[in-house]
Amino acid sequence: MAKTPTVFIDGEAGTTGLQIRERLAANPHVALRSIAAERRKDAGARREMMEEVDLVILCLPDDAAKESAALAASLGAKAPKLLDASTAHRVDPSWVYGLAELTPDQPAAIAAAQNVSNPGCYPTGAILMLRPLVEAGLMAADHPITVNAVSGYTGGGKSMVAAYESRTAPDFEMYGLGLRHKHLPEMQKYSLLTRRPIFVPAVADYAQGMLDAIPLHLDMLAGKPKPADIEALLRDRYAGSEYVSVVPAEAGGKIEPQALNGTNALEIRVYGDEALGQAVLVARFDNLGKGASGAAVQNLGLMLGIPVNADLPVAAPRAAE
Ligand SMILES: NC(=O)C1=CN([C@@H]2O[C@H](COP(=O)(O)OP(=O)(O)OC[C@H]3O[C@@H](n4cnc5c(N)ncnc54)[C@H](OP(=O)(O)O)[C@@H]3O)[C@@H](O)[C@H]2O)C=CC1
Ligand SMILES: CC(=O)N[C@@H](CCC(=O)OP(=O)(O)O)C(=O)O
Repeated sequence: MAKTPTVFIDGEAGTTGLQIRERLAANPHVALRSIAAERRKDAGARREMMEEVDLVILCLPDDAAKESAALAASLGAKAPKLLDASTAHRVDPSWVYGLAELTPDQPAAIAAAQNVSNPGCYPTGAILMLRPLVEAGLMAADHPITVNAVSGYTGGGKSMVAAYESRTAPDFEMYGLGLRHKHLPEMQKYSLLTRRPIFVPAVADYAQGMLDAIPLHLDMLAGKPKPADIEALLRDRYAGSEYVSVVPAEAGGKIEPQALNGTNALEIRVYGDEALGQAVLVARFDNLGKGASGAAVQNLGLMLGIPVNADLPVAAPRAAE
């Protein structure tokens, strides 16, 4: 019988690491390895662990992720596969971008890669909406794009969670208004845009759930498409996808961010008014699901060639008392 692959989550006590652990704990196709809590930041202990396992998931701040990648590289042929949840390697051409729905060939590229970079939460939704329009020639690569977004506070990791839970953070806040948010390079690169988008994120007083919204003036797109044409194009692109779906926009023009929490699903809607020639594309997903830990587990399944459940395990129903 083939050996069960072993995995070490470097940063397993953090927001993303904990949710990956929860998703993998009951998976019989993978064996999780840990370092004693007091040694978890010790480079020697991490290097030893890297030598033993088949794959390491980095759930660390960028600098620590770069340090771990260097430790792995120092092992040469004994280096494990790496899956990095941080921003450190997302536009590095020697790493494969871990967005399996990016192109039909991306799952095979992820499966074959030594090093995979897990996408940022906000770029995940934006890229999945924009790239098919650029690839189809509907949107010019230099089209001026704005991405408006809102995230639950878990998106900011342990320090933001602590600030919200101790009631010292505002109920709602826009940020990134310096126009240099760390997600812009990957958003632009993998959407195939030559003009840098404007990105306006916000964070609010709820734990999890994300919306990315992209307004469009349809007369500025090739062939002046109707909202229904864009919806049809995106629906065709993601037909058969396990996690990404295009669903009809609700009448009333409202959407809340938390409905997909705990899952690895991402829904795209096209809100629009044909007579006005305007539309807003909206992606809804869990920032800790398809935006982080769910996507990481989906990638791990591809990299190790094993079945995974990328959703959080649902609590077993309680037996009748
Ligand atoms: N939260 C989210 O929605 C998303 C986060 N990410 C990315 O994932 C990575 C982790 O983020 P997140 O889980 O939110 O962050 P957290 O702050 O919640 O967790 C980071 C973890 O890394 C540990 N750590 C810090 N430095 C070191 C080190 N030198 N060696 C070993 N462990 C270390 C921390 O330990 P300690 O307990 O001592 O603080 C903590 O447990 C980041 O790069 C983040 O940008 C990606 C997508 C989404
Ligand atoms: C609410 C909040 O602060 N969110 C984080 C992004 C979370 C995330 O996806 O970070 P990664 O780049 O590591 O993937 C931010 O805007 O910096």
